[in-house]
Amino acid sequence: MSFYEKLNAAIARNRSLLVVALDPNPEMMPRGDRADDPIAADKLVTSLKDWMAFVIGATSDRVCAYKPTLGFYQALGTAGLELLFQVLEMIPDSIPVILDAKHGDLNTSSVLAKTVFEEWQVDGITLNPYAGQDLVAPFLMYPDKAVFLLCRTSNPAAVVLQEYPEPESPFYLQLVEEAKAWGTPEQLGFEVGTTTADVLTMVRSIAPERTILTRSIWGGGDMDEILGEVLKGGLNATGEGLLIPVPQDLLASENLAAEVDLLNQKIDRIRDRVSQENARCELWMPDVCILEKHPHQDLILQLFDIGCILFGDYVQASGETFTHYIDLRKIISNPQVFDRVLQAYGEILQELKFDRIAGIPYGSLPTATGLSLRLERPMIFPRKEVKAHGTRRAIEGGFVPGETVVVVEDILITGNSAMEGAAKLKSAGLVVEDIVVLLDRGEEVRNYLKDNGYRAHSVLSIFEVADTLLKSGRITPKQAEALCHE
Ligand SMILES: O=C(O)c1cc(=O)[nH]c(=O)n1[C@@H]1O[C@H](COP(=O)(O)O)[C@@H](O)[C@H]1O
Repeated sequence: MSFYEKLNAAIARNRSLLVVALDPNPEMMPRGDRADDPIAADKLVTSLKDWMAFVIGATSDRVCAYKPTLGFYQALGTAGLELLFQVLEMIPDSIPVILDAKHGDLNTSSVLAKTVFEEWQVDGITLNPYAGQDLVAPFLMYPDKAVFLLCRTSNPAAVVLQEYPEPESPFYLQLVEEAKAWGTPEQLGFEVGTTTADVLTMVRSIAPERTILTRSIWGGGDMDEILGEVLKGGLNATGEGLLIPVPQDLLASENLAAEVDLLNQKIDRIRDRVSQENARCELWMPDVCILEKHPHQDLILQLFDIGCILFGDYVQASGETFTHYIDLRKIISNPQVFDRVLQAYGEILQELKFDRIAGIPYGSLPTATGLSLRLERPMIFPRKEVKAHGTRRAIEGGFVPGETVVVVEDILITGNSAMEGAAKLKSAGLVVEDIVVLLDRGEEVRNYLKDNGYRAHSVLSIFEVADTLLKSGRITPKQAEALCHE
């Protein structure tokens, strides 16, 4: 079972987004076991082990992941490493373990990946990505494991580096933007330490599909308020993708199980509320990305990440079988991407002269509706089939013959679907000259439309898509070839 599957299974089974840091930190031990107690001092490692056993026993049905911090075990010397193995043994197989190593040494990445994933059998690891993709790649060679990249920390001195060159376009967001191309959302997430939820909102806005491992959120203040802000800023569009630390001081509490239950209930309640609110307003939220330098490149990666570009054997509208399929209908289920797609169409439509927007059913009806509302222009659509009852209209919506209509379609492969729709409009006396799509198969299909009296406009060509996906490591050269030349 992959990290991602195991994590999601644990989240669902235990109804929890909570992660427990299994840190044998003598300073945080329950009072009676403290290292400064002269009786306990020489039995420190045993006491720490008992404490970790107690924490696991009290929480394994209540949390979705454990996160032992390697540094605390290393600090205890040889006995510490042995303690780590004992702690790993104690954790039930059904709960994923993220080793908090913050590993940052390029030269030892391959050997460490082998040791922690193959020998220690942990499911994920935190990495310090300052050395770039080369450091992370050896860990991503294990498709069932995950990495969390240190993105931001909450200590005040970090600001000069992490928010460089300016807080409005900080380096830590540049890191997210860059690292999204290194691995899939199932394999690569971000660790974000913050006491202000704005940071989570910004990371989430440019990484809608990634798992965010939060920390340092319990800076003080009302727990409900903190959770409200953190969940609002950090949850993804489906109300998931966020891991929350159990406050460290709770781990020394005798009532740990009850405290964690209470925290889960609070999160559950707030999560439900926030998910409903987010679902309501996200549709209208512009997807503002401060670091957006190549808008189409970013959009292409998002389209891939939400599963619009599929590989396998697929029969096309033309009857041919290709080894890929472009399923742009998924866009409507991701309001953030949908909003961005509408924006891109809108930029093209603003340059054109037309009276009405027509969508080609079914795939392009949501797009035409969104554009109609966004640009405040009336919409119509040609029916796929005319009903044998009711008005028996071939075209739905109001129009006057002689008006100019811009046709909106999702994709031009041969171009026939778009032209068939346009022909229906023309046969009702409307003028159709422009056809606007999100994606086309390049100059050939655009020229075909031109030969038939239409101007084709597209946001993206399949060649740009293939090139970007290939460069970002999302697809293989063979898959890029299939996209471009099938
Ligand atoms: O069926 C297809 O050919 C097809 C392949 C593909 O990868 N993606 C895709 O969306 N389609 C469908 O093909 C239509 C456009 O194909 P053409 O009529 O050949 O331009 C779209 O409206 C889809 O219904």
